[in-house]
Amino acid sequence: MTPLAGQPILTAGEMRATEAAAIDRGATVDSLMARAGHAVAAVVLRLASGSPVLVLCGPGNNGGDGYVVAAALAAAGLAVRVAATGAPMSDAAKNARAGWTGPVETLADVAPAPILVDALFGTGLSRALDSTASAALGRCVAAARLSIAVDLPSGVATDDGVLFGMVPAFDLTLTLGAAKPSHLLQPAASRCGQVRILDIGIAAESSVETLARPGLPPPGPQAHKYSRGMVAIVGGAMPGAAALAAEAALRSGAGYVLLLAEGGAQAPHAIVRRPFSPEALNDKRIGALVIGPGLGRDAEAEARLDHALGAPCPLVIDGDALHLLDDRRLALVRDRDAAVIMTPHSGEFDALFGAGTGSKIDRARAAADRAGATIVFKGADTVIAAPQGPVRLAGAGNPWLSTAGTGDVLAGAIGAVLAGQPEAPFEAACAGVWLHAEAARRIGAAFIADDLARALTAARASL
Ligand SMILES: NC(=O)C1=CN([C@@H]2O[C@H](COP(=O)(O)OP(=O)(O)OC[C@H]3O[C@@H](n4cnc5c(N)ncnc54)[C@H](OP(=O)(O)O)[C@@H]3O)[C@@H](O)[C@H]2O)[C@@H](O)CC1
Ligand SMILES: [K+]
Repeated sequence: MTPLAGQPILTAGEMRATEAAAIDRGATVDSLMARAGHAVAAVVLRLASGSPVLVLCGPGNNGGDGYVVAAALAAAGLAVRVAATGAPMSDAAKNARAGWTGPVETLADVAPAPILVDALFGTGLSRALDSTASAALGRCVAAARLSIAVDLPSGVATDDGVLFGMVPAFDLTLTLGAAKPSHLLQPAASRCGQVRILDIGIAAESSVETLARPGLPPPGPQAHKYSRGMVAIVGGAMPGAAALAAEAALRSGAGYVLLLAEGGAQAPHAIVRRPFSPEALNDKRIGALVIGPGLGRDAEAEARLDHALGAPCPLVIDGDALHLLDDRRLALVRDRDAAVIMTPHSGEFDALFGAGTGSKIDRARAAADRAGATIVFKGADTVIAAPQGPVRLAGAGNPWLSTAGTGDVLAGAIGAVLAGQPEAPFEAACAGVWLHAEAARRIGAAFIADDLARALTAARASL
């Protein structure tokens, strides 16, 4: 069982292509299904601790996996029952069904069991479950002590996080061969519970991966404050937000943080504060400039943004600065020599790039291509995309992050990493997102943005 971090994410079509390639190399659907079913059964056997198991089987190969699971668990001595939507449709599922010698119940009034294995539908689901299957699944999941989905919870689309209808929340999803987008994209991800990848002997590869722990080294023996990266934060109408970004940058490992803002709080004292001046942006030691947190949207904010867009250093554009990015300024972003990272939440994203089509992954990719910038499309399922490049999915964020100022903290964290590696903005964005999530994980619950900024010290120290 492999956890999700740092693993490739494949769509249903990509899984089918990978399966076809494995078959070209000599595998069969039956052999892949046997491997998948036995891998699932091994986990279920361990977790069931002898409790009775109910396996729900659908008409396709997900159902086929279910019959293999049931037969393997019965052979291992567990009390297993099977209920199905009807007869299996695919050849491999028919063969797997033939390997199950027990009775097959109908779904309509199936009695629940302490352990529920959902093998109704996987990557082949194309529409909502019918009411009988949906009701049976909901009832059996609710009554189970432990509910396990094979590949995907039945009722979620594979590629875009969409729910076709009511889908119960599972405790565990055992995905076969590779993670799928809906294991990380909302709302589907919220139905998966823990997600673990089972090896079925296929080589899954993708430019879309789950976010991994970054490889940020500690400062070397020759390090000094400028070599670690100097971050300048451009403040504006709301100095507290820029101060949060500045503190976050400092605690994420920046060697020097310059807050170009008027007024606001004075701590931490390690932040250097000066009133904004356009000349300050020409300091060649600045490794990254962060603009947007607390900038405001007035004429002065627009002027500061234009100065920032004209500055020679890499940029993190967040908050109010995103709001001020009209077509002319987006063209300036695209034409910049130095890197740009943009961090929109969904409202800012829609305003900038339109509602668009496709999954959050597709939309982030298209936006990155259009802006010529790394896009951090924030939310409960943050997606990071580089222009014509890779994509990383951060997975479920800590819901307590839904409080004012946490976005400012993220912008500062990303700025800190970018200042240390201005030639690798995508990796910097990924590392900033990871640090932010790790800080939230460490403090757990009921925190405010100031606590989150402080917790970045421990998150950074953990690397
Ligand atoms: N990739 C791999 O390497 C491996 C994949 N494996 C497994 O295969 C799974 C994918 O199998 P799959 O393609 O047969 O799809 P699956 O999800 O079982 O369902 C399709 C069937 O359901 C039907 N159907 C669709 N929606 C429906 C609805 N709402 N209500 C009713 N019917 C509906 C649809 O027919 P349709 O009516 O759409 O023509 C079709 O008959 C995958 O998730 C994994 O578990 C492993 O076995 C081995 C290695
Ligand atoms: K399933």
